[in-house]
Amino acid sequence: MIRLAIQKSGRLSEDSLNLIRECGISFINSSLKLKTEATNFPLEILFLRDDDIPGYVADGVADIGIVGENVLVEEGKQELAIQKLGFSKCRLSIAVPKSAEYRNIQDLQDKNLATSYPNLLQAYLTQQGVTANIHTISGSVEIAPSIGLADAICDIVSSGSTLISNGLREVESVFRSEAVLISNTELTAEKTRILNQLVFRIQSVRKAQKAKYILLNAPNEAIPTIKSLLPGMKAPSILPLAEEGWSSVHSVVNEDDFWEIIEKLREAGAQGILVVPIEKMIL
Ligand SMILES: Nc1ncnc2c1ncn2[C@@H]1O[C@H](COP(=O)(O)OP(=O)(O)OP(=O)(O)O)[C@@H](O)[C@H]1O
Ligand SMILES: O=P(O)(O)OC[C@H]1O[C@H](OP(=O)(O)OP(=O)(O)O)[C@H](O)[C@@H]1O
Ligand SMILES: [Mg+2]
Repeated sequence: MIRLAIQKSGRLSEDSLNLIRECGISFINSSLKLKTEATNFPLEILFLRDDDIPGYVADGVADIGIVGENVLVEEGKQELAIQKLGFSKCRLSIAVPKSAEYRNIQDLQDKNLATSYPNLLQAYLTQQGVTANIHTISGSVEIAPSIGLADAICDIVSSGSTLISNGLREVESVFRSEAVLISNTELTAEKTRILNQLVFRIQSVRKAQKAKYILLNAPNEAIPTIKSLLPGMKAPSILPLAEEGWSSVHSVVNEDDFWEIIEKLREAGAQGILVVPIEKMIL
């Protein structure tokens, strides 16, 4: 049995649980229970505060965990990371009151900055050659300038709406983060085997999330052009349609290239294009 630590309640929780479920792992989840066992995979799940997860995994209290890279690097435990997970994407940014004059990072020299990430912020300031006073607070950082606690803040930004609601303006991006799977570095052979199984499933789910299954109809003379636009996993499937001179083409496209490819397909003569999600993808 392998022990996975995930955030009990917060920005990582729902996507972490969904990922485990998409890997075909079932468990009973009650908000009051801080520990649960999967029913069809050798996995135990611990529900913890996210800040505690890197430490628990480093000490072996948990074998693996899911945490934001911002917390992992802040705690100096980046060597535990084994796989990016693509959710909880955010950035750690410096923001100043929107009316404050700000030209460049030198304007922060000797200023007071409030943050929950003193190490990441200090590393950034040092790299930029700026000395400032860092005040570490554990939450509601965006309030600090308006109550006279700091001249600027350094905190997590995603949509930017929290900054706007608090009269702040983003001026420097310090660190980019997403959720990451971490692992203790001294797992037993048996636990390593279970972890590899889990990572294989996670990678299949992640590949499928980016990929779309595409079906379309096209006149036969357009097939060579369409084939070159849709390489597929190996090659597209081309099946004759019930109508003379027409074929149906099935393939896989990457979400990132999706719109560009669709336009080119239409130009080439494709019609009745259907795009459907893929649940799992094993290459
Ligand atoms: N607005 C956001 N959008 C996307 N990801 C975010 C956002 N805010 C935070 N995150 C990511 O999710 C992680 C957890 O954020 P959350 O705000 O839930 O933490 P927390 O308040 O410290 O929770 P805990 O109670 O577990 O200590 C952050 O470390 C960051 O990686
Ligand atoms: O740019 P935005 O989309 O507004 O997101 C940024 C906010 O999200 C996080 O807080 P969260 O809402 O998770 O609450 P918390 O402070 O209680 O952790 C983070 O600490 C910011 O305050
Ligand atoms: Mg926390």
